[in-house]
Amino acid sequence: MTAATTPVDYDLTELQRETRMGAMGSLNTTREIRRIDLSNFDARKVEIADQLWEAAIDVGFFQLVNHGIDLGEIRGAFDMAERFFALPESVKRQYPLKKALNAGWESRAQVRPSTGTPDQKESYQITRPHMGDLFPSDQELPGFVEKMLGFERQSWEIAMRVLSCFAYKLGFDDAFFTRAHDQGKPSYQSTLRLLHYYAIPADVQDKLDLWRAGAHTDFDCLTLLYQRQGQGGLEVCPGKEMDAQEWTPIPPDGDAITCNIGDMLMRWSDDQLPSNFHRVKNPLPGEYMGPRYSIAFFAQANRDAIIESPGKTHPPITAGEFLNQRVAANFKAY
Ligand SMILES: O=C(O)CCC(=O)C(=O)O
Ligand SMILES: [Fe+2]
Repeated sequence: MTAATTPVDYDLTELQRETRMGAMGSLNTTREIRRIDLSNFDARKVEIADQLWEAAIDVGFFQLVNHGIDLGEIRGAFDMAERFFALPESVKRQYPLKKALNAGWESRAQVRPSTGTPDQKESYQITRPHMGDLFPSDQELPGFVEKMLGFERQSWEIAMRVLSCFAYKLGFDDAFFTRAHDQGKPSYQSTLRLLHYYAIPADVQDKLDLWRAGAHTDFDCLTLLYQRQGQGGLEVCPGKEMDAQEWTPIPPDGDAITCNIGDMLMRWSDDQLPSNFHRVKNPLPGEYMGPRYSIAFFAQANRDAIIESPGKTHPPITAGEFLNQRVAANFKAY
């Protein structure tokens, strides 16, 4: 576990950017969140790659439709996630987050550099090689492990398709990122994250100064985000417009998978593909105050993959070391 002892280096440019993004800002509803149709992928790959690239360099967030994951599968994963979070706290506490390994359960432990306050959520991370005894037992939650590992695999497949398009556009061979996210290796560190943002209690609905998720960029290459209809709050601010701090909502659509580029791919692409700020705001008075559930798949290159861009914009760094630095700056001791 050498990576876990790497000294923390707060000079990462990604972190410096993040500390400036905690303000409320204003609303901009004119940006287009493009929808990319993945149907007939093999035959349409070049066209799809062009569309993904355009959407990624413009707003940085886009949505995948006809992605091939059955909607029933997605609903099933959400049902399981809700059942997990409904377990008594004493059960969930048996599976505490191992933060250097992105595995396990935490509640209100993630403090974003942008806000300095804990996100109002609980989350459960699944990172294949590190689950050990971190899965709930079959008595506590029948079928959970099988369902979630199956969903993780399906998400990985979609992520690898999208990344093969970016590899093609960047001049790498098509399987470049698939090799860097190899599920068969112990250095695999892509993560499926189940998220539950707490319902807002009636007595605090008029003083909502905390964030469900403070403004941040993701640490990975690519994020797939599943949202539930009616449970909004996600907002994005494109990096090139950071100073204006104008935020655009991405309303949930059960049919679509929302995607964004993360910091690893930004580095790997010599900053051509922007990793954009996003956040989850609390509901405003009069809006739905119930819980919000979402599921994210973070395609994070294997620990031993070296992030080295063709143009040498950033010094080379292993994906393991990169992730450790970001995690260390994000979680209070656990
Ligand atoms: O729950 C969401 O909509 C966003 C989650 C997110 O941005 C994250 O966990 O990195
Ligand atoms: Fe995120």
